[in-house]
Amino acid sequence: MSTHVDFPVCLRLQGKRVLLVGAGTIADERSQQLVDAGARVRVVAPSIGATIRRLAEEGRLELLERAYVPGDVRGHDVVFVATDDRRVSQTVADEARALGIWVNAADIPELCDFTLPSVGRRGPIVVAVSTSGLSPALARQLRRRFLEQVGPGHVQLARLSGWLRKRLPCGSERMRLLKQLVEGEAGELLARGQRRAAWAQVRAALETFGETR
Ligand SMILES: C[C@@]1(CC(=O)O)C2=NC(=C\c3[nH]c(c(CCC(=O)O)c3CC(=O)O)Cc3[nH]c(c(CC(=O)O)c3CCC(=O)O)/C=C3\N/C(=C\2)[C@@H](CCC(=O)O)[C@]3(C)CC(=O)O)/[C@H]1CCC(=O)O
Ligand SMILES: NC(=O)c1ccc[n+]([C@@H]2O[C@H](COP(=O)([O-])OP(=O)(O)OC[C@H]3O[C@@H](n4cnc5c(N)ncnc54)[C@H](O)[C@@H]3O)[C@@H](O)[C@H]2O)c1
Repeated sequence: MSTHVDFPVCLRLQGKRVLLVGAGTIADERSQQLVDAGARVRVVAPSIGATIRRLAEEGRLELLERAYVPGDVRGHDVVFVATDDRRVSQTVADEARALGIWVNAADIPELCDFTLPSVGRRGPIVVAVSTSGLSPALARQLRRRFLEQVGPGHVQLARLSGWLRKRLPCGSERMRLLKQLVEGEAGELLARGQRRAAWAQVRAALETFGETR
């Protein structure tokens, strides 16, 4: 029984060059997520799914409507391959690795430098579950269950915290205030939908901010 665990990260893909090889069901889903993350996406495939077609028409990704040719991986930061031909996936992964480019091959763990967790999103909050390759179906089921725990109050709390961290000088007092925001009464009030009362708490905390510095 393997004891390995996959190491989770959240990639900042804004402006990064991403190659997607294949444009079927799986690649179609990936394309929207990659574009949403701000990546500069290029897709190479002879047969094109509806989402990729639309994104290409909107000018949000570049589409090369042909089979993969050697050298296509060049110049990219990350490569995703999701074709129905194992030999193509193997070629793409070999070429990417030879150039030191990280690759994910859908459903082929031995060709992956990184695997993809099951992901759900509410605003800026991302829930991701990995089973280190043991049970993608379980990852999906748990992700759905965990996402149900994330309510509109959590999204407001995350946004409010982001707003405050931009405006307040960093340091121990800001840290204390932001921790208190989540763990204290304001967080609970937001979770219950009592926005006015929550804001009153935040305003009171802000009035005393800076006094102990
Ligand atoms: C989470 C998700 C993310 C995504 O792809 O976006 C994802 N697979 C999903 C679904 C799914 N995939 C499979 C089933 C059938 C039931 C089952 O097998 O459980 C279902 C469930 C379904 O379809 O309902 C079959 C399957 N998958 C892999 C193999 C190969 C092998 O095991 O050897 C086989 C057997 C192929 C065969 O038998 O031929 C391998 C991988 N699949 C991974 C990710 C990586 C590990 C993730 C982890 O650590 O948990 C990894 C290692 C590589 C990678 O692809 O990155 C996505 C859920 C999206 C969502 O949330 O909706
Ligand atoms: N991880 C997951 O969740 C998951 C789930 C289902 C399937 N899969 C796997 O992902 C892979 C893709 O599945 P799918 O449903 O998207 O397949 P699909 O049949 O819908 O699409 C295949 C795509 O590969 C492209 N393609 C074929 N030959 C190519 C070449 N030489 N160069 C470039 N593109 C080429 C086709 O044009 C098409 O766009 C399969 O191996 C499947 O087993 C993964």
